[in-house]
Amino acid sequence: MADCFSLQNIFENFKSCLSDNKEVYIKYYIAGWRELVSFMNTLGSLFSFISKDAVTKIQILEKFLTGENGTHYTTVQSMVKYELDNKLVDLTKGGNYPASGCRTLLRLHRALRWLQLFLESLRTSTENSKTSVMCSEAYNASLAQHQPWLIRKAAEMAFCTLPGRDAFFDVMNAGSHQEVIALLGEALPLISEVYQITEDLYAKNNLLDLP
Ligand SMILES: CCCCCCCC/C=C\CCCCCCCC(=O)N[C@@H](COP(=O)(O)O)[C@H](O)/C=C/CCCCCCCCCCCCC
Repeated sequence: MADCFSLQNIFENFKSCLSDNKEVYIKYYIAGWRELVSFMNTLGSLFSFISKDAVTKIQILEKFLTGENGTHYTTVQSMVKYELDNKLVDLTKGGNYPASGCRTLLRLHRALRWLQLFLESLRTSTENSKTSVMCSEAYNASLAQHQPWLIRKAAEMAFCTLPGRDAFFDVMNAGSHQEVIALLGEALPLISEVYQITEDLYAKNNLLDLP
């Protein structure tokens, strides 16, 4: 799997995510996540609980996208409108729609914030920087606040086993370390834009705390 992975592919998917009028295409959003998961699958069994959860969420969204109401799931904007108009989102726990598209995408959206922080940290890191520390700091500033103690501890244990900075740069398949840093500089504004558009949409519709 590591041979197929490339930072360029992630970059291309997040680039394709944005329509001319700045809507976010779910098809490319989940393709970007699939690419990231294929990378995470090379990191060893301690990461498999994370990758399984990400795959479950990707599959839920894929099912909506290819289902009979698939046209409503073309963009994050159309999904939010469709699910809210048709009362398909549980705004509190214990409702009829525990795995709505809005709720499922919110989990990946929070993880995208982690990715944004982690990649920015990698981009500006120095030779002595530790990936485990960068990963952990990005996690604590994003996903950790939404996850219970046990998951946080398991995640922290997994982070300790991450390969070093050089190995990370190599596996990105994007050339020399300087070239990887340059590509990260191009990719990050796109990832940030996708993140911010989704964040604003969810905030406007009071969806940021979906159970
Ligand atoms: C250029 C490439 C370099 C970076 C490559 C990074 C590859 C990362 C790939 C995937 C990231 C993981 C996405 C995780 C989604 C988590 C969604 C979530 O928050 N789920 C929780 C809540 O769901 P519900 O219970 O409400 O349905 C769920 O409880 C979580 C379970 C699993 C633990 C999640 C820990 C997240 C850690 C994220 C850091 C990944 C570290 C990868 C290291 C490179």
